[in-house]
Amino acid sequence: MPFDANLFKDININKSAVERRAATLSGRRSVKKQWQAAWLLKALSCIDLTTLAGDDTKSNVHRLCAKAMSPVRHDLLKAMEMDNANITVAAVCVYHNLIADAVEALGDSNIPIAAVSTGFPAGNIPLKEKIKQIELSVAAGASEIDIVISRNLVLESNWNALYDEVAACRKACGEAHMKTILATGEIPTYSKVAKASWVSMMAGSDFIKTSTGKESVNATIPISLVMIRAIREYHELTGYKVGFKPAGGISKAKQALNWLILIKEELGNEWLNPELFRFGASSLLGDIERQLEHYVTGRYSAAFRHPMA
Ligand SMILES: O=C[C@H](O)COP(=O)(O)O
Repeated sequence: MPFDANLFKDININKSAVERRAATLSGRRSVKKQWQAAWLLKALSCIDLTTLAGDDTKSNVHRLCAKAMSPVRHDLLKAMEMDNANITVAAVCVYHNLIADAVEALGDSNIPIAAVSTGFPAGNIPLKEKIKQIELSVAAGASEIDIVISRNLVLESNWNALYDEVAACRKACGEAHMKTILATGEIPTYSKVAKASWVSMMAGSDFIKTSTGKESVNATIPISLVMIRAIREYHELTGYKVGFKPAGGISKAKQALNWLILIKEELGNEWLNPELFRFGASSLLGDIERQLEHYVTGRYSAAFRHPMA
């Protein structure tokens, strides 16, 4: 939609109300036994299985992709009568240079490849180069592009320029889905997070995403609540459903359940699927598999028995 500052300029977020609501959310539902196993499988199907390390190689991306295609041990799935459910993660997320390796490893699995782009993680490169990076990643086989916004535009409340930047990235993505990373750990107030969410949605983001995983504070429940309320209001106003991706520091099954509760309470079941909800996570899958093993066998195994790849 066209830029319209009137839709968000008066937003003021009540910090203590957000934090109170966030603190009580996880207590609103108690998810145990087979329901917990089902929720964990749901969480798993929403993971963007990620590796964004300086020492990424072809072989670790190949192992990651093998895990993406077969995320839970067959004996565990069989015990849960889910062995024919074709459960996979939602996507594999890598740096541009590893896209070709992921394309090769994922073959005809239909698992999308997400590439981080636009000068990830800091985003401090000229717009022209950001556009080029997106185009190269799409040409290399990424069907999802995770862009980072220029935080200075948010800090300076330069909303028009932020809109133009995100809209230009949206155009460069073409058919590829675009997830816009706000890097909320570098945005000082909830109100600015809400405004940046609005501008990113107006400019055509398919998803808004909390963090790169590289900021000192990454995904939190209060920040997620602020972004999710913006998604809800944007949907009420326009009828358009924008997805949400918390990312960074989500490594435990229990945390994943809290985010699913948040989505269910605030956006409803419609958002609880990979079309509209993703976890950006490099090590969450291992803990989910470990909890599923506990559900099936009654025993906890050591974390090293569930390597990411
Ligand atoms: O977008 C995904 C994040 O970079 C992953 O962060 P993580 O390694 O803390 O799970």
